[in-house]
Amino acid sequence: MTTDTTTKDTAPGPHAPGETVLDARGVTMRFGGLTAVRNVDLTVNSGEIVGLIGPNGAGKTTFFNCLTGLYTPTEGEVRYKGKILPSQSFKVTAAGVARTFQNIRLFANMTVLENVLVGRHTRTKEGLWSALLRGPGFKKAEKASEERAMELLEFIGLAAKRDHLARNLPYGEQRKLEIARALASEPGLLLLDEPTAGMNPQETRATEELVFAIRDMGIAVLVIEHDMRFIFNLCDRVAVLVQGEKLVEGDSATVQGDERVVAAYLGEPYEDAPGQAEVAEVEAAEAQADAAPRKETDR
Ligand SMILES: Nc1ncnc2c1ncn2[C@@H]1O[C@H](COP(=O)(O)OP(=O)(O)OP(=O)(O)O)[C@@H](O)[C@H]1O
Repeated sequence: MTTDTTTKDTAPGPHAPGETVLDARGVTMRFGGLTAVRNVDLTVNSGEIVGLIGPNGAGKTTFFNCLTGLYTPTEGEVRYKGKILPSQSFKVTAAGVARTFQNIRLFANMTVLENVLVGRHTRTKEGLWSALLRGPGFKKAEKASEERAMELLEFIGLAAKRDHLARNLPYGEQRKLEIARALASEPGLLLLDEPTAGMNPQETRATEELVFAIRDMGIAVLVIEHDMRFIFNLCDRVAVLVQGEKLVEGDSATVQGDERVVAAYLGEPYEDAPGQAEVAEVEAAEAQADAAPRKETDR
């Protein structure tokens, strides 16, 4: 794995350590009568890996979509390095925010290298169509772009497969290629939506190392994941979404020890939660039954 941090062409450039990279305030997203995300604040600072967790349907992907211009939030604003992000996804990428998707979105019939080159189109003057059609403008910029794409493939561990079709890669490598393609836009912030979904434990550990290496390149990371071990090993901070609202935010130990988080995942009530009185009643009845002397026939 190389860790060349060179940024080229029109990349936004590195940022000072500790600077707020992402600042989402009061983000709300409604779909008709359904509020999928409600008044969520979240910051990511440079040098940080931040996790976003929550049960299925909690609003995590919807929140990502609000950050990346796929959705325009019903309320709230999203700033990247102090500037409000535009509401079109290609402009968000150009501003310095890249993402991967829960469902892999590669160009299946293009090679590994071509997929990464397409990811560079926001950083070259030639643009997407020129990249796809390999027009004269693209050819001129091709060499530098290809060098950078190969650096990224080395970094991600797929250089030897540069000419393989994306669709022929094993699943874990397709996920890696998606990350390489996102990195090709030279982001300052990378959003990963379930990067280890479908991976075996070995691939998951390798992805953990990869995300640390990306952070060490100077790219802040916000990651959605259901694998708790992955999240708690990896993240400096974790925010928990439940039914569209941010329930808890803190370091791994704080979040793991918060009974509301356990309750949200396991469906167990916490102190003062609705239903707590009924649960106490059932528990008392069970304790009484246990304490009662058993009849001979029960033995
Ligand atoms: N385009 C949409 N139109 C209507 N409802 C939507 C839309 N997208 C998401 N939702 C709803 O918003 C809620 C949040 O969904 P979302 O996919 O953001 O959750 P999630 O936390 O990412 O879940 P998972 O972990 O299962 O991926 C769900 O009730 C979902 O059905």
